[in-house]
Amino acid sequence: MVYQPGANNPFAIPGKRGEMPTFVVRASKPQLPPVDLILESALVVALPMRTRFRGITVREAMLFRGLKGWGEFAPFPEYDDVESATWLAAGIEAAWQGPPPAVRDTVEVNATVPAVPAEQVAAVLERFPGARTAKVKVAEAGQSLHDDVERVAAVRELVPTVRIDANGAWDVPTAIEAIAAIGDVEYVEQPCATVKELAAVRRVVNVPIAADESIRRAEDPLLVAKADAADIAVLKVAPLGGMRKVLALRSGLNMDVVISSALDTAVGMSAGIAAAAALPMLNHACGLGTGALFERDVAPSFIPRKGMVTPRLLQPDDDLPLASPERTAWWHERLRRCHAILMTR
Ligand SMILES: O=C(O)CCC(=O)c1ccccc1C(=O)O
Ligand SMILES: [Mg+2]
Repeated sequence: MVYQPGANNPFAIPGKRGEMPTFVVRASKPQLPPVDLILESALVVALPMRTRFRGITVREAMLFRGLKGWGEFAPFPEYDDVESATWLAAGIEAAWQGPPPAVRDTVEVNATVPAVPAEQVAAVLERFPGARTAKVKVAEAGQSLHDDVERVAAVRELVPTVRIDANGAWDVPTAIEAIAAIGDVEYVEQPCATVKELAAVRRVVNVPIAADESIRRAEDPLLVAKADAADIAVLKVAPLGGMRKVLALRSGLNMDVVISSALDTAVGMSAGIAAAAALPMLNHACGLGTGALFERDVAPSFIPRKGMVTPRLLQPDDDLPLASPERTAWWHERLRRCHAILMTR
């Protein structure tokens, strides 16, 4: 297409007065900055984790700067390009549109406890000062129900409200047995993999069920609501394509919502916190404290005060832990492929 600066492209660079420069670019979309412009400011970081989480010991992320601030592109390495393109849309929204209007100036966050041995629970919780709610990972491959019971018991001694997340690992009978053994919790996040199984567990147990993967990785994110399969929706900005997407989805779901991170760096976290701050109703602590799981973050992490964080835009540090040239090239290529997919959406 012929590119006319200023015509209807917000990324247009004005030419000299009286001059009418036209040049050919790949078909562009009004809300999509050209890929080379994104890559111009792009950095790839590799953040070491304090504790292995979701099998991850080093979290890689690409950061780039737009007109409104920084955005993050950090789909997990095993995700395909179609799924990853949605994460890119979220990063572009943050960098070029900025956050939606906030309705509150603090957001309560939960502590996130990886599947560590019970003896390590106190040390993990120390990184979440003032948290009144903790989310505990359960059903980790290679561990037993006994490990989960012990870990949750150790957390209960230190934090009043406890929720658990099985990441879809249980079948229906195992979920029912495990929930009975673990005892009273605020809710169980994604006890089983499918919406049908969530609904089956929900009919039997009397603790609330939260859906995470069944929303963020589903063909139809509203199916959970239609199937009456959950009480609470866990919504993540990056996998769902942005802050505004999360707000729109919330209206369609008609359930209580928890905003949670996807192990975001401080840049992605800033978007998660902004989305949480923009929600009309927020009745639960949000999973936006995972910056504490990094040995270091790309900017000062959102450290909770009295369990609360405050939304802010941020600037990454100067001396970031950068990924190797090979990994950086890999992320550049991945961003190019995902950008091409967004062009067709
Ligand atoms: O919700 C939280 O407390 C933290 C976020 C979290 O658990 C998470 C982080 C990265 C990937 C998946 C998950 C998850 O909720 O399953
Ligand atoms: Mg989860």
